[in-house]
Order: sequence, then C-alpha cells, then structure tokens
Amino acid sequence: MNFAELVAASAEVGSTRSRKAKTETLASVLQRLEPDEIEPAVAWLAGELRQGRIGTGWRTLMGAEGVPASEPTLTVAAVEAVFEELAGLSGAGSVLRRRELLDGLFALATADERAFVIRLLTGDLRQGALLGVMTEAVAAAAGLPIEPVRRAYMLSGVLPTTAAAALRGGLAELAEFRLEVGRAVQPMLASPAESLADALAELGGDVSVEFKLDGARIQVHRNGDEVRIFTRSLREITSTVPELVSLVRSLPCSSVVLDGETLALTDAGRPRPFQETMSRFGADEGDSILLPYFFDCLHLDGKDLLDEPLEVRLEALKVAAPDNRIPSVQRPSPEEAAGQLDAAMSGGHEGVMVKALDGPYAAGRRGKSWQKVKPVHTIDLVVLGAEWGYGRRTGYLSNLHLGARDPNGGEPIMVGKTFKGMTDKLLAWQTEEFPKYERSRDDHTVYLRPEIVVEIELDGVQTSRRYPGGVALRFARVLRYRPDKDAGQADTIDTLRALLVR
Ligand SMILES: Nc1ncnc2c1ncn2[C@@H]1O[C@H](COP(=O)(O)OP(=O)(O)OP(=O)(O)O)[C@@H](O)[C@H]1O
Repeated sequence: MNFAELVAASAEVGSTRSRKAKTETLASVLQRLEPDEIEPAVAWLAGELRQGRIGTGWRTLMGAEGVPASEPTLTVAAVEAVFEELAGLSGAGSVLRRRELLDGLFALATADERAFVIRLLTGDLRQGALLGVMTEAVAAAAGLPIEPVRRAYMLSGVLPTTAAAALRGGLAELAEFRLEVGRAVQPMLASPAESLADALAELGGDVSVEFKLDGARIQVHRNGDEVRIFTRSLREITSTVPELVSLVRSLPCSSVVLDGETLALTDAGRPRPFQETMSRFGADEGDSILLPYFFDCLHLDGKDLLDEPLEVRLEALKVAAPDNRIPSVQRPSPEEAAGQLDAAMSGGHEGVMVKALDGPYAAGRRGKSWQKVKPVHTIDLVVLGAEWGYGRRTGYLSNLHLGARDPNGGEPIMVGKTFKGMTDKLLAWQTEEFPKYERSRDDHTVYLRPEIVVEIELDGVQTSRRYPGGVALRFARVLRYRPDKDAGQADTIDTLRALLVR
C-alpha cells in the first residue's frame, strides 16, 4: 500500500470525533494492506513503532531538509524497511548511517509524509486511546466478531500481531493464541460501583469481597525456576524487584501465573505511599521491601484457568500461594461484607473489590463481574499542559490542564485545571519532567503530549459552557501521578458525565 494512503487515513481518523467513522477508515486501510504491512501499519496508526524507540531525536530529524517530493512514491513496506534498519544501528558509523537513511527517506517523502514520520518518531502520534477503536476495526476488516479478536489481543498483549493473525488466518489463527507462561496478558479490570450495597445487589450473594489494596498491579509468571514480573501496562520489571522474584520462586508449585497487587508496608504494617511502591518499578532497587498480595491464578502446573470461574481460580491460588493472598471473604452476609469494607478502610486501604465467583478472567475491558467500592472519589485524567506559577511558585510548572479520555479514540477532552494538592517536591518534579513531553508553549503555559496520567480527587462535576465536553471538575486536587497507566487507561468523559446525575 502507498504510504500516502496510510498518512491520509491517519489524518482522517484524527479529524473526526465519530467512533463509527474512525472504525470505517481504519478498517478500509487494514483491508488494503499487503500481508507484511499489517503489523507496521497497525502500530503506526496507533502512533507506535514496532521497534519501540529508535534513537532519532528532534535534532537529527530537523537536520533532514530539502524540498519534499511532489508525488508520493513510498510504500508502507519501504518505510518499515528503513525503520528496521534504523532500529538495528549501533556502534561506529551508526550516526552517519542514520543520517543517510533519514535523508534518503525524506528525499522521497511528500510534505505530509514527512510530517507524519516526524510525529511518529518523536512519539507525538502516540494514541493509547485508539487501541479500542483499532480492535473493532480489525474485527470489521477481517469480517469477524469482536470477541475472538479481543481475546487474542488479551493473550498476546500486542495488537499488531493480533491484527495480522485475524486478517491473514481468521478465526483459526486467532484460536491459536493461548496463555503462554512467560508472556504477559492484558489484566482484567473493574467497574466502579456506587456503593457496597449496590455491588452486592447487582452481583448477588455468590461473591468474593476482597481488600482493594492501594499498591501497584503485578502479574507474575513462573516456569520452573524462571520468574518474570510485569506491571499493569505489561512492562517487565523482574530485575528491579528481586525480593518478589525469590518469593515467587519458593512457592509450592512448578509453573504458575498469578495476578496481584504489591506494596511496601511501614514497620507498623500500614501501607506506604503509592509513590514509594512505584519508584521501585523504576531503575533503582530502593530500600523498602515489597510484598505481594495475590488475588487471582490464571495458570497452575500445566493447566490454564482463564476460562474457569473465579471460585476455581481462587482454589488454585490457595494451593499455589497459600500465604500471600489478599484478605478476602467469600459469600459474606451483608454485615460481613460491610465489616470487610470497614476493616480495609481502617487498615489504610482504598476500599474493597466485589467479584462474581462464577466469572471467567475477562481481560482488557471493564466488566461488571469485578466491581470496586471506594469511599473517596478519584479519577485518572491526562495532563494536557501546565501553567507557570506565580508568587511562591514562580519558576515552577503549577496549574495543570486536565483532560478526560475520549472513548472514541480522539484527543483527550479538557475538563478543568488544578494547582491544589501539590507538595514542593511534586512541583519540582513537574517542572523537571513536563518539558520532556512538550508539544508547544506560550508565555503562560507549556502544552504537553497527552501521555502523563494523574489521579485527581474531586468533590464532583458541574455542567460547563467553557469546556468542550460540557462538564467541569469541582474542587479538584492532585492525589498522585500514575506512572503505571498510559493515556489509553485514563477515565473517559462519559465517566465524568455520569457523575453529573449524582
Ligand atoms: N483485590 C483486588 N482485586 C483486583 N484488583 C485489585 C485488588 N486490590 C487492589 N487492586 C487494584 O485495583 C485495580 C482495579 O481497579 P481498576 O480496574 O479500576 O484499575 P485502576 O483504574 O488502576 O484502579 P484505580 O484507579 O481505582 O486504582 C487493579 O488494577 C489493581 O491494581
């Protein structure tokens, strides 16, 4: 396929708010691709490179000048070949070769194609929010129902691979995706419940009511002595959490996949701040000790359990990790369930999860069979920009512009601003970190690529004429940043609108 067609389709997807129009445009591109072009094209349309980052900063790119081509001649395959070579470069001569490759590519590219390549290589096109729409487009293009595509995506964790399988091999090839010990799957998510009583009323009595610990999600894979640990967004963190690795290695089983939450505790046994847990997911090993609290078992000793009801998975969990389970009660009376919520809150935790005991592990989407009950209302929003502070905050990036996710895969929709809840340390961090995501700036504000997710505590929302989504936050304050989430996992404008009616 001509690269120009893909570039035009990407622009078209970006310029409409309609989910249907986006899906149709994407599906029509997918149908016209050569088999080898499917994977790169799906990645690019979501603003990603299959090769990850390929070391071409702004500076290198801006050096590539000259008159753009007047006629498009590049193909998707030809552009991918250049990216492949760029990704493989290292050592002596690589700077020169990079320059040559980019110059060669730019000489053949039209102005639109150049702009697309630059935005792709700098991460400016990255659109986690588009993944849901893309999954639907893959199903439509392949003429398949959505469920098998979603399931294969959950099992592979990689949409381009899933798309290639769906389009080239249909249902038969999708069915070949299995849970593979060692390869992360998309985690199952929960829906928010209004209250404990509501969750119990909706799910009936056959539930597990578990502490909702305020740590960070982990997915643990063990095959014999080999252990791998992943975050919520499927990033591998095995090397930074040695204490979890050795604990998992000592569990009484030979192969296992566990889902859980990890956190560090104070000497008094209370949870340490979330930031401390997250910092252990970075490069440094830190000095706090992380403990795992498992709540699900997806595989045990050769048997896949994804399609088994939760009750069976919890039995397996009892066998695999008897001493590292999250506190839970099964089939509680309403009083026992309320007692569980009280116990969680007085232990310094976030709330409880109420889970249907007959539900399979349905990943990737927010289902009703897991419901979270949290007395304090928080939402995850995308940082769109920050204004320079004044007075005591002069020189610091302070007032945040906040956006909710567009469920149809468009740019986040601005819903308010806040400069509340920030410590001096956080202000310093924002000032240092935000310019790395800069899209543009004016005298007052640095505008950012929509990638950073922040958890906001709020009193509610109100209707607004000023903001484009028709809703604005009321008394919003920063609770913490969520480096374990990307913009595709932020809360949607619909979630905020639903708060209007409360
Ligand atoms: N017992 C539990 N069962 C499942 N998830 C739990 C449990 N305790 C804590 N969690 C955490 O809660 C999250 C599930 O809530 P949700 O699906 O809303 O994800 P989230 O958006 O990260 O949640 P939140 O923003 O409320 O922390 C999980 O990702 C996990 O990290």
